[in-house]
Amino acid sequence: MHFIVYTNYKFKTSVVDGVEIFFTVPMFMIVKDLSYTVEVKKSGLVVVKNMKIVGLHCSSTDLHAGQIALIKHGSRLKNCDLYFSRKPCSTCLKMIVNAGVNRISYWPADPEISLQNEASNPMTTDDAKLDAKAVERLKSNSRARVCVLLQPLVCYMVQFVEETSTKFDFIQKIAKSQPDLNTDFYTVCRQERIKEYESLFLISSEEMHKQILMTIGLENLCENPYFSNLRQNMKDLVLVLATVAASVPVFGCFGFYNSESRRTNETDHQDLPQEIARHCMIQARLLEYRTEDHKTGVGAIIWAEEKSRSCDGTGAMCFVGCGYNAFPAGSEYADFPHMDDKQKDREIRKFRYIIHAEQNALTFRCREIKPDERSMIFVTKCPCDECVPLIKGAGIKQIYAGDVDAGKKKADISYMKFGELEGVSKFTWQLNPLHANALEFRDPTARENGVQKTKSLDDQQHQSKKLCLGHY
Ligand SMILES: O=c1ccn([C@H]2C[C@H](O)[C@@H](COP(=O)(O)OP(=O)(O)OP(=O)(O)O)O2)c(=O)[nH]1
Repeated sequence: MHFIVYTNYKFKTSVVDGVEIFFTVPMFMIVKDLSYTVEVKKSGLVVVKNMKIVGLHCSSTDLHAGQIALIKHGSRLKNCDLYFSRKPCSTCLKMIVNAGVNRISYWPADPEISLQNEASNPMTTDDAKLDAKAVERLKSNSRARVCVLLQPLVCYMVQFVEETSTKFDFIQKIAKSQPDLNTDFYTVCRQERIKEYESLFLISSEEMHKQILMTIGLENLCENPYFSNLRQNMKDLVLVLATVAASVPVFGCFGFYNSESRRTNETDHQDLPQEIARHCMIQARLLEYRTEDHKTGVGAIIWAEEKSRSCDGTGAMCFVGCGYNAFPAGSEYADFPHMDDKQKDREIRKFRYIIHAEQNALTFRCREIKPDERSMIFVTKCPCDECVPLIKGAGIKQIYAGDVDAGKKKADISYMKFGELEGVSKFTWQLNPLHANALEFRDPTARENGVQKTKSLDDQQHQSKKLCLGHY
């Protein structure tokens, strides 16, 4: 399983046996975060088969995440690895054990909720105790390994993610357009995210956390140094997640907008709510950290909106596939050149060998892209000339991306086709054009030489009460 190592200000992948922690744990956290109800803490689930993600699910009001996995995958769950954001209850566990899953891992912060007795407090009822007992029995009698998969992050991981997130295109775009900004808005966004995610994923009281661990049969993790290590590892992961999330910030009127003037009522071309678009882009950003390219990481994730809401807690949104830029599947570390286009000799450059994030997402997708559904791809970089025709040809209706490289012709890779692409809606990270137009209407000096001049943060705060750092 790939793991990022920080070396010499560049990153490379190394193989850490059987560890899916860095990517998948934050992934299910993000799925879990899709819940919009505050009363019930929903749970998220990632389904992995042959090291590829084949399902991203979220519990709904009627069904637990494990039940949804069963409905969606049935016997295809055989040999899959499942990553839950809380310990599954006996109803879910017996079904997924029966389907022949390989491993069940869970985030050790919340106790299982018995389906039989969800309305009452699961910690105190007799039914809940019976359920916990049944879970333990199912766990010990099953072939599947049921475990807490939390290992320390590699050295400098947090620091590396912080550095790359601060430099991420979206943050740079805001910083450039707001030269008068005297606060470090990225740090403010990150602090907000850390607070939000800590309250979602961590248990602040050590005593209460110990009690929960006892309830869910993890007494062995209550002793030190295991307990403090566990808490530290959980904290580090939450920090990584918050740091990545802050690089797609809720900031002023920035978001994913279609800058083309054409307005349409066709649902295929209507934009997603900003919080969902941001959410999916954060998933793509997480994928980016698995890259095999020393210099540039790219992540891509495809979702489709089904015609009607399904039983999944993700609503009508359905996971199609995901990928990151890497050398052909199965290749070893030094099989292909890693050089970039600054190297003189074109023969020793990486470009002809590396598979792009979009190409991997399309190749290893677990579901068809249906012509009657609104399908969308989220990419952390502007899709290049190799990928644009693939995206269009595959029938994807919308692209959410950054456009920093758009229109550039590099020595080995070009980004000319994205701008000219027609028939696919493009939503790029920018200041809301409507807001920009409104500003211009009120203030003709907002345009300089025909170029939109953006307002300072103070002006924006004054004019629009919408500035909402860290809040949806
Ligand atoms: O649509 C795309 C475009 C590029 N890539 C990947 C391929 C390659 O691994 C990297 C190339 O990035 P870039 O074009 O920025 O080149 P670079 O690596 O930064 O080199 P240089 O700046 O020297 O051109 O991005 C994708 O995955 N999808």
